[in-house]
This record gives sequence, C-alpha cells and structure tokens, in this order.
Amino acid sequence: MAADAGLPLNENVVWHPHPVTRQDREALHKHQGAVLWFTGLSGSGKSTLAGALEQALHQRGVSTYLLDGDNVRHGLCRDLGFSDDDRRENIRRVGEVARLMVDAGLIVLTAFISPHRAERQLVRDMLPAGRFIEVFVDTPLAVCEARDPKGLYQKARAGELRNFTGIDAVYEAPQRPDLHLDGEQLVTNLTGRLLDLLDERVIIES
Ligand SMILES: Nc1ncnc2c1ncn2[C@@H]1O[C@H](COP(=O)(O)OP(=O)(O)OP(=O)(O)O)[C@@H](O)[C@H]1O
Ligand SMILES: Nc1ncnc2c1ncn2[C@@H]1O[C@H](COP(=O)(O)OS(=O)(=O)O)[C@@H](O)[C@H]1O
Repeated sequence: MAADAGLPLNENVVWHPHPVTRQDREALHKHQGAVLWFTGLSGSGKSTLAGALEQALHQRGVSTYLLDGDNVRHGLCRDLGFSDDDRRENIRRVGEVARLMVDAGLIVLTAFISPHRAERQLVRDMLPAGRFIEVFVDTPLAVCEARDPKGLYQKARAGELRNFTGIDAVYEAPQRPDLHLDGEQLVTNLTGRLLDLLDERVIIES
C-alpha cells in the first residue's frame, strides 16, 4: 500500500483492489507512468521548461499532464496562501493528484516552487520507486529577480508582498536532485537533457 503522507486513516476504510492495474494501463500507453517534479525559485523557468518538455513528449505520442502552481491555485488549491502550512498542504494535495495520474500511466510534469525538502521527500515516498524524478531548475536569485515577469519580486522588495520565496521566505535547494539544470541555458538544450534522462531511465523509449 502507498505511503500515507503522515495522516491518520479511518480504521473502517478498507482498500479495494481493482482488476485493471497501473501496469495494464502503462502497457496501453506504451510507456511508464512517472512524475517530473520541477522545483526552483519563482521565475527560474519551471513552467517554461515543463511546457516545452510536455510539447516534445506529446509530439512523440506520450500521454502527459502538466500541473502548474499558478494554475492549480486557481482551483484545487484556491483556498491556500503562502504560509509554511499552506505551502505544505499545497504540495501534499498536488502529490496525491500526481500519484493518481501516475497510477493512470501518465507522465506528469509539475511546476511548483515546492521550497521545502521535507515535502518533496514526502511526495517521493508516495510514489512507486523510481517514478519521482526531481528536477532542480537552478537559476540565481538575481537572474529571477531581473526576469520578474509578474512584477512580484518588485512588490516583495517594496514590502507589498510578504513571505516571498528567496526574499523573506526560505528555499531549500535539493541536495541530490535526479537532474540539476542550469536555468540560464537555452530551453531547447534543457529540454534535450530531460528527454535523454527519460530515455536512460527507460520511462519512454525513443
Ligand atoms: N532558460 C531560460 N532562459 C531565459 N529565459 C527563460 C528561461 N526559462 C524561462 N525564462 C523566462 O523566465 C521567466 C520566468 O519563467 P517561468 O514563468 O517559466 O518561471 P517559473 O519558475 O515557472 O516561475 P513561477 O514559479 O513564478 O511560476 C519567463 O519570462 C520566461 O520566458
Ligand atoms: N509569497 C509568494 N511566494 C512565492 N510565490 C508567490 C507568492 N505570492 C504569489 N506567488 C505566485 O505563486 C506562484 C507559486 O506558487 P506555488 O508554486 O504553488 O508555490 S509553493 O511554494 O506552494 O510551491 C509563483 O509563481 C508566484 O507567481
């Protein structure tokens, strides 16, 4: 049975096994299910890269879904803000959704700052071994701040936005990511590195 995210389970709720398995669904898709978990500062390039990779995979006939922080906060996580507790709950929910999607046999791309190591580890522990691929989009704070496409760093520096990651809220960089990307390189090069990794891990076959 899958990891429990530390939450208690009602003792009267019993897991019901079903005849069609993840392996059956993966055989239909002709690739494995996995999560590519992009983490990095706001403006580091997570959404851009995840979008470019999804496009490349889609063109190869791979079944994908992209979960993007800004978009998920329009619906599933609309009630959450940016306190440590809310970010934790944000990542827990997204982890559970990603887990279901991997069970459906999809390649899931997630673009969340996900600043805490413990939450990223929690999601890794929820998934079957080898199916959580942590991608660190490593872009210096100064570069993210210069990009500032939504003007949020400017607001944070002006004190109009509190708890902003990298300014007055923590970002814990991965210590041993599955892939460590220099976020200042060309998107096409970075997308190539990601496709190579999926090939190497036999998640997809070229
Ligand atoms: N490799 C790159 N080289 C140059 N510019 C990039 C690169 N990747 C992304 N950008 C640009 O940086 C800006 C931020 O990118 P993006 O929105 O993908 O970041 P993000 O990490 O998803 O941020 P957020 O967490 O705020 O959603 C955009 O203007 C994008 O065009
Ligand atoms: N205080 C804040 N810190 C970081 N991002 C913020 C903040 N307020 C608004 N945002 C916006 O919300 C997005 C981050 O959302 P998430 O990726 O969902 O964050 S996370 O920390 O909980 O993983 C950023 O892209 C940014 O546009």
